[in-house]
Amino acid sequence: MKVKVSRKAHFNAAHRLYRPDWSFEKNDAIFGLCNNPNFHGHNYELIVSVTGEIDPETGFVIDVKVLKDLIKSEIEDAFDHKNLNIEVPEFKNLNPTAENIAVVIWDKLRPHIDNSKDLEVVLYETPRNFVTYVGNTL
Ligand SMILES: Nc1nc2c(c(=O)[nH]1)N=C([C@H](O)[C@H](O)COP(=O)(O)OP(=O)(O)OP(=O)(O)O)CN2
Ligand SMILES: [Zn+2]
Repeated sequence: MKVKVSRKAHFNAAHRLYRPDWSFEKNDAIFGLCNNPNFHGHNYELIVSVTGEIDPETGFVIDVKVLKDLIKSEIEDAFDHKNLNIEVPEFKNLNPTAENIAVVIWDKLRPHIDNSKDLEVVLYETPRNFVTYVGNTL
């Protein structure tokens, strides 16, 4: 019997969507306002879910306090109030789209979650735009 345990988190971050190997005009055509050279910000909402068997002794799939502390140390401390393009090494050569941010978050959390459990990351960039990543299942 598997159960999914979820923890919500939040961070504010600035970014710019662009490719340095494209002209400003092409970046503008593809990324629009998100190509603002002066950056812009989002209030990101994050939902991290761990799915697995319930430990019969504790009744936990994962202690949510452990999950909370992990999200804080690995994600919030690294991303909150940061310029993703400039201050977060993972995006030095990676466009900080919601898709790429979700994959980076998953990759940072995965090593800390027991292999027997599944990990899912849902990232809201705006209240209506969100992406989901469950790992490379191919
Ligand atoms: N597939 C993606 N498309 C877009 C992304 C992305 O990360 N993945 N990102 C952006 C912009 O960075 C940003 O999300 C757009 O913000 P905004 O213009 O505020 O979005 P909306 O107009 O849709 O705002 P709502 O409040 O959600 O209506 C663009 N595309
Ligand atoms: Zn944006």
